[in-house]
Parts: sequence; C-alpha cells; structure tokens
Amino acid sequence: MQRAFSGTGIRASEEPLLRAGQGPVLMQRAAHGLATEVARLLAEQRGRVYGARIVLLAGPGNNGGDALYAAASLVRRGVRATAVLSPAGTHEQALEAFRRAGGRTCTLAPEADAVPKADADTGSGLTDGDGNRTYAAIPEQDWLAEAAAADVLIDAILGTGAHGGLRAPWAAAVRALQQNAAAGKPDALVKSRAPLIVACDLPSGVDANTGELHEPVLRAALTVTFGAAKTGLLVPPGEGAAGRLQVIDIGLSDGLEDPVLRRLDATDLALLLPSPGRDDQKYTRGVLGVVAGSGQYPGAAQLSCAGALACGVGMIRYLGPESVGALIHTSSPEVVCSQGSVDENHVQAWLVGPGIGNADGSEAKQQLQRCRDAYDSGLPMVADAGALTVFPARSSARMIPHVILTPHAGELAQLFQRLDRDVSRTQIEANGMRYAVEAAKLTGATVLLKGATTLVASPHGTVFSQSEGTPWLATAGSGDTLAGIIGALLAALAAQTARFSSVGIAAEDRWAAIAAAGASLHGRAGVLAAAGGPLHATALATAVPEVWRNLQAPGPVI
Ligand SMILES: NC(=O)C1=CN([C@@H]2O[C@H](COP(=O)(O)OP(=O)(O)OC[C@H]3O[C@@H](n4cnc5c(N)ncnc54)[C@H](OP(=O)(O)O)[C@@H]3O)[C@@H](O)[C@H]2O)[C@@H](O)CC1
Ligand SMILES: Nc1ncnc2c1ncn2[C@@H]1O[C@H](COP(=O)(O)OP(=O)(O)O)[C@@H](O)[C@H]1O
Ligand SMILES: [K+]
Repeated sequence: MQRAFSGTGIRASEEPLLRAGQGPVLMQRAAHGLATEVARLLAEQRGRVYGARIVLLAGPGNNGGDALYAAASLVRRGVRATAVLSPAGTHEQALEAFRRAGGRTCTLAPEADAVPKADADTGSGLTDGDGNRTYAAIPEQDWLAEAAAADVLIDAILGTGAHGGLRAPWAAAVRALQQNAAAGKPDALVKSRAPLIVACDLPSGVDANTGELHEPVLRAALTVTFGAAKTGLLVPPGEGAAGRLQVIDIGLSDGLEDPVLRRLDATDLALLLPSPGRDDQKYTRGVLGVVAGSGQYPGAAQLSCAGALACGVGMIRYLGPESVGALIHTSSPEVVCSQGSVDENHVQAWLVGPGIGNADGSEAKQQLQRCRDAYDSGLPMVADAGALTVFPARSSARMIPHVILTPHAGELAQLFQRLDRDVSRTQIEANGMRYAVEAAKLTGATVLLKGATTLVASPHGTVFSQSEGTPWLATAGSGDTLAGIIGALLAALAAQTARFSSVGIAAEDRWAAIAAAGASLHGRAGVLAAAGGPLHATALATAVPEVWRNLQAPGPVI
C-alpha cells in the first residue's frame, strides 16, 4: 500500500534529523536520487546521458539546492547544464558545487514584467563557467532558447517550503516557458520535442498538503519526491500536474506519523479480493440486491448488473420495472429479476440508484421508495446517481460508513446544496480531497468522489486515492459499471474484517477500502479494455475477470 503524508508532516519528520546536523546528508541523498532518475530518463530518451542538455530552475531554498547538487553530478557525467537562479538568493554550497563542476548560470531580474530588450548591453546571453549575469528581461532571452533546446527541464523553484503560488519573477518565467511550448517552440530547427519536465520534490505551485494548483504550474512528466509521497501528489488536481511519481528514500520513515492518504496496490487487491472456498455456495458468497434502471435509462441497470457479475457475485436480485428486467435477461439471464419489495429479498448488500430517473411517474417513485427501504434495512449499500438525491439529508445525523455514496464532482456539489453548503463544482475540482472529506463528515457516509483520480473518504477520516484508470473511462455508463463492481465487493466482503486487518486496514475503514478496491479494479479494467484506444462501457465488465486473474499471486512452483 502506498502511503502519502502532508508536506507539513514530512517537514516535521525532518526536524529531529536537521537538529542533529543531518540536513546536508539528507540533501545529498535527495540530490543523488534526483540525478539518478534524470540520468535514467535521459538514457531512455536519447540512448545515453553524455552530451545531453538540461536546464534547471533553481529557487532560493533547499529545493533549488537539491537540484543544483543533482545537476553538478550530471555535469560530471558529460551533461551540459544551465541553472536559472533566483534573484532572492541561492543555496550557496550547492551553487558552488554546481559551478565547480562546470555548470552555467544566469539570474532572473527581480522585476516581474521587464520589457524585453535585444540590446547586448542589457545582459542577454548566458555566461560560461563561473560567470553569473543578470537578465533585464524575461521573455525571449537566451535562457529560454537554452530551455527550448534542452532534453530535460528541472523544476526546482519551490518545494515543501512554498507559500502559495509562484511570485515574480518566477511566475513570469514559467509563463514564458508555457507560451513557448504553446507556440510550438522549439521548432524542428532546434529539435523536434519540447524538454521533458522533471519536478524536484513536487511541481512548484502544487500545494503539498491539498493538491491545489496555484497557477502557473509546469506540468511534469516525472516528479522525483523525497522521503515519502506528499498528499498533494496523489490527489486531484495535483496528481495531474505531477506525472509519474518516483519516491526516493532519504531515511525519514522512522519519524513519519500516520499517513493522510492511502493507495491500494496490486498486492493489496490480490489479498482483499474474495475467492470462494470449498464450502461456499451462492448464498454465502454474497447476494447483491440491485435497484436500478427505468424506462428512460434501462441500460444503467444492465451495466450495473454486468459490473457486479464480472466480480463473481453469488447472485443478483434485481428489483425494478418489468421491461428493464426483461432487457437485463437478454444480456444476463443469471440475474433474478422481480418487481417485488426490498423486504421480500434476502441480500447481503444493496446497490441503488443507477438510471432510476428523475421523472415523477409512479415507476420512478417506486424505485425511489425501494432506495429508501434499502437504506432503512441497515445493510451495506452503494448509493449512486439518482439515489444520491435521497439519502444525505436523511442520514446526516449519524455515522453510516457502510453506505457508500459515489458522486462525481457535479453530483457532490448538488449534495452539498442539499446540506445547505454552497460549494460549486469548480471548487470541488480544485480541491477534491477537502470536499470529499467534508462530505463524509457531514453525511456520516463513505464518500467516493469519481474522477481521473478517485478519492474515497471514510467518515472516520481515512482517505484512499486510486488512479489506475485511463481518460477513455470518461464515457457514459462507466460509472454504472463501477457501482456494480463496488456492490459485488460489498456483498462478498462486508463481513470479512480479518481480510482487511491482514493488509493493515481497520475494521471501521473497510467500507472505504472496498470502494477503493472497486475503483482500482474499474480503472485497471478500463486500461485493459481500452488497450490505448477507445473504450465503451460494455467492454469494461468483460475486462474485469482478466484483471482479477492477473492480480492473483502466482502459486508455488512445483
Ligand atoms: N529540510 C531538509 O533538510 C531537506 C529538504 N529537502 C528539500 O528542501 C525542500 C524544502 O526546502 P525549503 O524549506 O528551503 O523550502 P523551498 O520549498 O525550497 O522554498 C523556500 C524558499 O522559497 C521562497 N518562497 C516560498 N514561497 C514562494 C512563492 N510562492 N514564490 C516565490 N518564492 C517563494 C521562500 O521565501 P519566503 O516565502 O520565506 O520569503 C524561501 O526562500 C524540499 O521540498 C526538498 O526539496 C531535501 O533536500 C531533503 C532534506
Ligand atoms: N479522465 C478520466 N480518467 C480516468 N477515469 C475517469 C476520467 N473521467 C472519468 N473517469 C471515471 O469514469 C467513471 C465515470 O463515471 P460517471 O461520470 O458516473 O459515468 P456514468 O454516470 O455515465 O456512468 C468514473 O469511475 C470516473 O472515475
Ligand atoms: K519543485
């Protein structure tokens, strides 16, 4: 399981080591890790490290220091490195090491919007060796040309010591880089591709604690982070700016407190996913009740059932309109369909809401009543789509972690409205973790917030984040399939607390872990089904069993 910590927590864990004089050692470990990862990237991209060109944006603090030491070691391997320095100062020892190794430097002018001048006297042009020259203007200066021609650009402006977004002159420098990239520079005369951006510890402008973006932010292809993953790198929208994440162990683990966030990995899934034992029969394996679909949206019921069946549920009892039941039977004859009531059906968990529609007709009213009855049964439940309008207002008074709400950002904004909280979709998209956690606290339910990174917040404060999917999953019916997957896992796993403790998850957090496992399976199925190309929701469920098989630990070799 991957664990993430707040930037503040990681800084606190460094404190005792810094007091013991270990600061320089930690920085050397960080720099070594960064240099190793950049060298690996260069070798992958160019075939070799020697002769590569890098530019580093080195801020005034230790983040810039890490990158300068890393670049010094790359220079010794034959890399041409140019450091763009802050007028506010630079980590002195690291700068000295960089210059001694043969790195080139220039310093940004303190003014934010200096007028560009072509005149050589203004200081345009890079100096070699240990020279250091101040630029009078940012746009179109030589360091930008150097950056455009570079193989890798290291963003080491701000790390965990950042307060808010980039200030002048860095904000203008980053905007100039972004404008160049948008204008298609470098062009074919220089080289065919823009430099790969590597973030040192975290992309500058990403809040390490929350993942909020303070623009402008350079989107990294790779983030090399030190000590442990920062929360902001595993939640939206920060994760989207971080690219691939590589954690470098610099020896902090003893001082790290409880993680803020967890991410299930393939090993966790292999241990958590249910598999039938010799004595099992269909009823012991978990029966899922499904209240989904309407004349308006019959397909949602089919997709939900297909998602649940793909996870090996013991049986599905479907409740809904006869016409929808008939349609389900065409694709999934194994589903037991009826128009009965919730009390007449003995199940281990309920999935309610996909496609139940919002019309006022008697059919929709009946489905909504079934949703309420399922909730009143006190059984574990997934409440999706149409059912989200029914519960939160009713359940806010007590803890109901076994009720899993599965909104996307727009649905979560509506949910907040019903709770008399004015939170917009845009606000949720800018800080998903904050609002998923708040919604879980307000409703007492487990809240799964869907997106490219899916967050699951338990009302007890535990947060999971899963990001295995592909943008091809953004297609109608994808969420219905997810709801079915989680419903099936809920029916099978709700009572199996020992399974969760074996992977270090407290019994009270198992509901959130089940939802996270479902999101992970769904994401992996999306990647497999899409195979790099388009995906339609029906193909998702089909891919789940293969994902599942691939996750099982290989048996002993005989
Ligand atoms: N501690 C350790 O031993 C280890 C630390 N490590 C590394 O150190 C990093 C943390 O280093 P750090 O504490 O020096 O902070 P850092 O992020 O470099 O920046 C602080 C400077 O930036 C400035 N500044 C702030 N906000 C700004 C803004 N919005 N726009 C512009 N400027 C802004 C701020 O000025 P101020 O706001 O205080 O006026 C100050 O001058 C960490 O991420 C990791 O890479 C590793 O080597 C492992 C060992
Ligand atoms: N850009 C993306 N990258 C990865 N997964 C995504 C992306 N956009 C959406 N998803 C996933 O696709 C699903 C969409 O769900 P939802 O919007 O409820 O669809 P529907 O209601 O049409 O079934 C969610 O599981 C979400 O996490
Ligand atoms: K950085």
